Amino acid sequence: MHVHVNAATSADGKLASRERSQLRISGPEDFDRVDAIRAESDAVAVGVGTVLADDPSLTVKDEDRVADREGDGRPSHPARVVFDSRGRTPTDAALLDDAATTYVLVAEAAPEGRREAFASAGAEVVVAGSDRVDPSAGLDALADRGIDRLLVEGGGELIFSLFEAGLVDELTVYVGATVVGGRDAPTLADGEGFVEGFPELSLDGVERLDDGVLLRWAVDGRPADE
Ligand SMILES: NC(=O)c1ccc[n+]([C@@H]2O[C@H](COP(=O)([O-])OP(=O)(O)OC[C@H]3O[C@@H](n4cnc5c(N)ncnc54)[C@H](OP(=O)(O)O)[C@@H]3O)[C@@H](O)[C@H]2O)c1
Ligand SMILES: Nc1nc(=O)c(N)c(NC[C@H](O)[C@H](O)[C@H](O)COP(=O)(O)O)[nH]1
Repeated sequence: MHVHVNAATSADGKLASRERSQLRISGPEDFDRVDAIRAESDAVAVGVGTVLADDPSLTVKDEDRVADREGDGRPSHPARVVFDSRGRTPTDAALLDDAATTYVLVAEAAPEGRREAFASAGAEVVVAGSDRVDPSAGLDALADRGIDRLLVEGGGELIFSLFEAGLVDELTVYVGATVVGGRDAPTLADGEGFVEGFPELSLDGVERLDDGVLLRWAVDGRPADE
């Protein structure tokens, strides 16, 4: 499976303000670039923190891209994936609508009632890990369901976990022309942080988009064909 992490940060590396509500850092060109990556992906993943903050739908917005997918015999939209150990996703969340398949990755600790609520909402519940969703087991379960290209859109907790587990192949970061600040504001990679064994990246490209900069990185040590 090819795992592509994409996010937008402020010039000082924040994903959002300390209030953790949705902050539009990208401009139209960058959102369109993300839409194109979605259209090429089998699934788009976020952590439950992003669901609670942003209520994203994670669908392809450009109608021509949707038509191209359908013409190729693919589903209109990529599947949606939420990493949600205890089933905190609200049942009226946008990504639980019927626009696309949705996988809710939960841990064994998730209450049975929440699992049933997701199933009633039409989602497929996948158990991976005991107390918290185990990223490797979760991605293996998605691969078993035919997902070969996964786009991860955040947030910082999930992105750190995927780097920690050595699962990221590609990173694109749009750095927007604003400063957010705040020691408690989410950054591109939060979690516990590394003190050694820092993932190493190779710069694949730099591009001006809107009033910001797009950075493309490959993650060293990952086979090119994964
Ligand atoms: N600018 C951007 O590009 C962008 C993109 C996305 C989000 N955001 C912003 O980022 C903020 C949300 O980010 P966040 O870091 O708080 O949330 P997040 O990464 O979206 O979700 C984190 C939550 O996911 C659950 N989770 C399940 N398994 C996990 C695992 N293996 N590793 C890590 N987390 C796991 C955890 O909750 P449980 O323990 O309950 O499972 C964890 O608290 C919001 O402010 C949002 O607006 C910005
Ligand atoms: N590329 C990007 N630039 C941003 O400035 C920003 N705030 C996000 N945030 C990612 C987050 O998951 C958003 O909530 C989804 O981009 C919304 O997706 P929908 O339009 O609901 O499909 N992503």
